[in-house]
Amino acid sequence: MIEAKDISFSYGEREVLRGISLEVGEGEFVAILGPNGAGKSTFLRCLAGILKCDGVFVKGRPINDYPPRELSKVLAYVPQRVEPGFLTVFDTVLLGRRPYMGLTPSERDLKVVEEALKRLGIEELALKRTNEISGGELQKVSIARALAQEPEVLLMDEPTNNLDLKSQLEVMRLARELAREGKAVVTVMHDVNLALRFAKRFVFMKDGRKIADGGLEVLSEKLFEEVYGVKVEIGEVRGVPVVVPL
Ligand SMILES: Nc1ncnc2c1ncn2[C@@H]1O[C@H](COP(=O)(O)OP(=O)(O)OP(=O)(O)O)[C@@H](O)[C@H]1O
Repeated sequence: MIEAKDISFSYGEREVLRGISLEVGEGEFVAILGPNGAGKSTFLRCLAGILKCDGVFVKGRPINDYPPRELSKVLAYVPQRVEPGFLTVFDTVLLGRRPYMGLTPSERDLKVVEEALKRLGIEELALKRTNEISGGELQKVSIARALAQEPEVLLMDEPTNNLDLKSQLEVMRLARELAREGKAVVTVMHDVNLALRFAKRFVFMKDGRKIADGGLEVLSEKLFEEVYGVKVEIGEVRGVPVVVPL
């Protein structure tokens, strides 16, 4: 569904991605993990086509060949931070329908927006302005807007940031459900344990490189020490691995 073939990226002179390849298929839920500054967000922005680099393909076609409107129907990106504005929550989510809309929204556009609000549990906020809601609520609005695009590829940068424990679980369950429905879901995560519980595949990055990529079998105390420079113990609770920094 989405593929990066040996991509590199520099901000000016500074190379922050060094030859990363990744292929994410339909129905996969991938978490990208790694320390601050590893290049995770940069990589995600390259996958989203926001940062231009050669070697990213969406459904087999170079991302840079897609007209923006067409790309928005296939791929949605949820940034780490969104700025609140004067639009209502409903209208903000409706912006996700822009690639499909003429001058006015159709019945279907409105229905998709309602459905997205419902999936994020924020229907009752619909008429509030986004500068009148909490940071966590705004995060959910941003995810709902991405869902309204009805994308096949969903890229989310730290989607559980700002969220309380219950909302974190809801968002991760939703991400898992979306993958089960066939979307390719890629999230950058800091919360390793949350990632281990919900994602199915883990990509560890450090210094702009991919260090490991695979299912739970790639996890080891050695890997965490190599990637994060921290000694950890990996235990298990209810069959789910739990990483405890020592
Ligand atoms: N717009 C920019 N201009 C110049 N350098 C940047 C820019 N954005 C990020 N960088 C640098 O690129 C490197 C990778 O940053 P990136 O945000 O991709 O890392 P990250 O793994 O997502 O980090 P974090 O976990 O802290 O969000 C960092 O050293 C950062 O300082």
